Amino acid sequence: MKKQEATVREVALDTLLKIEQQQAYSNLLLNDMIKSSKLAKVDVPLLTEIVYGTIQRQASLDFVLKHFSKKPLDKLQDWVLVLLRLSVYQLLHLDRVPDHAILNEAVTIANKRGHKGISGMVNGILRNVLRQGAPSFDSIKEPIERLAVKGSHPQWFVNRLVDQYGFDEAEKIVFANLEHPVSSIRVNEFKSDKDTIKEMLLEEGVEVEESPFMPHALRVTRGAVQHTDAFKEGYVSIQDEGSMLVALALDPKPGERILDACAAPGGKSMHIAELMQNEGQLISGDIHKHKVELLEAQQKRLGLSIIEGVAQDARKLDEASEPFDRVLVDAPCSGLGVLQRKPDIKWKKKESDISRLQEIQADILDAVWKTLKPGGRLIYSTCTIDKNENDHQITSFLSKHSDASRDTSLTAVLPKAYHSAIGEDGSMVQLLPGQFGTDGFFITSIKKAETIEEVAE
Ligand SMILES: C[S@@+](CC[C@H](N)C(=O)[O-])C[C@H]1O[C@@H](n2cnc3c(N)ncnc32)[C@H](O)[C@@H]1O
Repeated sequence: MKKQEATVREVALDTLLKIEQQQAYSNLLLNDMIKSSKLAKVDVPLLTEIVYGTIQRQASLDFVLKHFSKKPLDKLQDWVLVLLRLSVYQLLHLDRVPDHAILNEAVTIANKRGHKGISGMVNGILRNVLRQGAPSFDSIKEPIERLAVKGSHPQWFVNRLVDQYGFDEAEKIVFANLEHPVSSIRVNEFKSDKDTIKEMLLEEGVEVEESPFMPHALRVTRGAVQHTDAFKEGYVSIQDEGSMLVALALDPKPGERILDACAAPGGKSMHIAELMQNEGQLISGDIHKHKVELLEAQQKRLGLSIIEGVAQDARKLDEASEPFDRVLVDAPCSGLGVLQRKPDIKWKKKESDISRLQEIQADILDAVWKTLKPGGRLIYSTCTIDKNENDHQITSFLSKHSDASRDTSLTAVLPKAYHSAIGEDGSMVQLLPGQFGTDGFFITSIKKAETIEEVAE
């Protein structure tokens, strides 16, 4: 038992180091490490908790470590700093592991990888954290800086949140981002009904409950869906409930011709095709060819056939010979709404990335607009909460296109539970982390004028 736990922490240490050094995505790297380390299945939840928790709380853990370390943190070797972070994370935020086990194993790892001096220092710092507890964040006098450190977010991002949402809302968002994400699945109603699918999952050891908000979703309370036959045979897909709202906002109908301009890996395309009852035509484009290939595997798994994956740059689209009834732009964005699920994003993204992405989003919107038929609807969505990529992007788009106007019908197509998140004019939704158990998502609907007279109005 003890040996296994030591292994978990060593794998956690190596995973965290690789994420930092290779700038790799935490979810992909963690999966690789689980496979290559041959950890026992029972250890995977603890490994996942330590890796994600340590990344999530990095700034507040460093605040604690700075208080107790005689050396400045940037003078420590990378592996020593990461070992200290993951150990302090466990001491302060995990109840299920005894303190002495955390301390002993940190010292054992330090001994194995370093020398007596290092293990002595690790021992000393961790013992002091245990004895004295974390120092108070109140020593940071400036409120935004205190929020950034206590809530463990980069200062530039907290500054933006406070500017855009005010201090109180920013505080709620920051602390909501530290919560564990809800694990939701979308039932494939094209294939079966929810109750039957629930039974199928239960028989395979996966426990689920109804989502309080999203009629098409179930929430997983126990078990791993991706290993079940129900998943492999296409009865369910793993998808955030905020992401499910996007296809509902598009409101696709069987028989229509639809463009999903930024489609890979394909969660929303699959949902759209299910809602179309696999009748009509769905062109799912993405700039990356290797990502487009992922769409075909998903389509096959779900028993769908109307999706045509196309490798194309949406910025280069021109008037279509056969224009689309509806277009979805699920734009490349900063991802600052999905920090519960992917905490490494907050440390990897830079503020300058936002303006670069804004330009790409604007170019995509301008180009796809030409492919939409008069009277058609465009849905623009992102998984960020930054207003420059969302509301401001749309205001700028509308100012450039006289035949574009806000489509105010979202209340008619979205489930009632979300109506409080729809803006006053009924054309925009901003979901914030912590409100509905979803990622942070932005969705807006834009209508193309039917006639020249309508444009002039
Ligand atoms: C937010 S993701 C889309 C997620 C997808 N809609 C889903 O539900 O699975 C944005 C996608 O846009 C793609 N992308 C980025 N720039 C693009 C461009 N200029 N044209 C088309 N796709 C682009 C990225 O490769 C990425 O797959």
